[in-house]
Amino acid sequence: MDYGRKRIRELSSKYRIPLIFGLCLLPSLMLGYLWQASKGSWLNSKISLLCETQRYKTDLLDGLPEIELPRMVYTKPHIFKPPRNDVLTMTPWYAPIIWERTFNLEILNEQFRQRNTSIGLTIFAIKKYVVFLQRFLETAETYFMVGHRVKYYIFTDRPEAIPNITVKEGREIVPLRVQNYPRWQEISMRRMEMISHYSQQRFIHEVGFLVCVDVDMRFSDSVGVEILSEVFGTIHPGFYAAERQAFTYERRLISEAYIPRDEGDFYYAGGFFGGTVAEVYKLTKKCHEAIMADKNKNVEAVWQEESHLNKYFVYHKPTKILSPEYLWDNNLGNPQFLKKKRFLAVPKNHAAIRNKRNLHLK
Ligand SMILES: CC(=O)N[C@H]1[C@@H](OP(=O)(O)OP(=O)(O)OC[C@H]2O[C@@H](n3ccc(=O)[nH]c3=O)[C@H](O)[C@@H]2O)O[C@H](CO)[C@H](O)[C@@H]1O
Ligand SMILES: [Mn+2]
Repeated sequence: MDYGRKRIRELSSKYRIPLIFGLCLLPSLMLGYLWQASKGSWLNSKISLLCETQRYKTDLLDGLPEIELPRMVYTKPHIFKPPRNDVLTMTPWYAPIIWERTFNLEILNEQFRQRNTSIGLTIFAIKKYVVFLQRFLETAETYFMVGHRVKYYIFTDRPEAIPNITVKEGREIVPLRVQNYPRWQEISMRRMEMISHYSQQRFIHEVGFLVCVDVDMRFSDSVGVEILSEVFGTIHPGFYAAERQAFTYERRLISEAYIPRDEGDFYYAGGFFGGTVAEVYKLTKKCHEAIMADKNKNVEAVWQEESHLNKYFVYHKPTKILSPEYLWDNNLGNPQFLKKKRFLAVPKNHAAIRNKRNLHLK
C-alpha cells in the first residue's frame, strides 16, 4: 500500500508540468474546434442557400395540370370479387393485361380527354396491300378511339390509291409516301425503320401516343384508350396458352433476336404494339438496328420484325399488355374466355397478295 502511494507521488511530481499544460490545452483545443465548426457550417448554409435559390425555380410545383373527374356513379370494385378469375389480368411486373370487364371506359375516357392529347395510328399499305385500306378505315371510324382525336398515318408507295373516306371531326388521314421493297418480308421489317424515322421527324410534334398495326385487319368491336400506356404489346392469338418452349421466338444464336429457351413471358404479335411517341421511337429504333445487324450477318429472323419485337419485350417489359381480344383470327374459333373480338384478321390469299398475280378480295 505504502509502496503504491509513494509511486504515485513520484510519478505526479515528475509529470506535473506536462499534466498542467495538457489540462489547459485540451479545453482551448475543444473551444477552437467548436468555433471553427460553427463558423464553417454557418458559412456553408449561407452558401448552399444562395446556390439553391439560384439553381431551382420555386414555382415548379405550381400550375401543374390537374385531372379531376366529375361525379360518376358506377359499381364499386370489390376486393373479394375480381371481375375476371378465368384469365391472368396482371403480370409479375405489375403491368395490367387488358380484358373485357376489367376496366371502366367511362373513367378512362374522361381522364384521357382531360390530358388533351391525340393518337396516331400507323398503317402500312404498300403495293397490293392498299386493297385493305377501305375496310380498315371504315371499321376504324366506327370502333377505334371513338370521341378522341386521331391521325391515320398511312405509309404507302401509292398515295393515289388511298380511298376517299370522310372521317369524323377531330380525325384526319395523313398519307406518307414511302418506298417499296421487292420482298414482303422486307416491307414488313422496314416498318420499324420508317416508324422510328417519322417518330423523330414528325409524330413527336403531332400526337401523344402511337398505335402500330397491320393493315390486313378490320375492327369489329371497341378499341379505346384502355390500350394506351408508356409501351404496350399484344398477346399473339396463336400462343396465349402455349408453353415457353413452344413460342416461335428466334432460336439461332447468331441472330440479334435470339431468345434462350428458358426466357420470355408471352409471345407478342408483330401486328399490334404502341405507346408514347418516345417509347415507340426507342422500340422501333432498337429493333431496326438489330434487323440491320442481322442483315450484315446475312441473317433474317424467323418471324422478321416480330422476332425482334419479342426480343425487345423480354428485356424492356411492356407497361400494359393487350389480350387476344385485340388481335383475333376467326380460324381460331370462339373460346369461352374471349368475351369480345375487337380487331380481326381479314382472310387473305397469301400467295396472291404477296406476289404479282391479280387479287380478288373476299
Ligand atoms: C397479325 C400479326 O401479328 N401479323 C404479323 C405476321 O404476319 P402477317 O402474315 O400478318 O403479315 P402481313 O402479310 O400482314 O405483313 C405485315 C404488314 O406489312 C405490310 N405489308 C406487307 C407486305 C406488302 O406487300 N405490303 C404491305 O403493306 C402490311 O401493313 C401488312 O399488314 O408476321 C409478320 C412478320 O413475319 C408481321 O410481324 C406481322 O405484323
Ligand atoms: Mn397481317
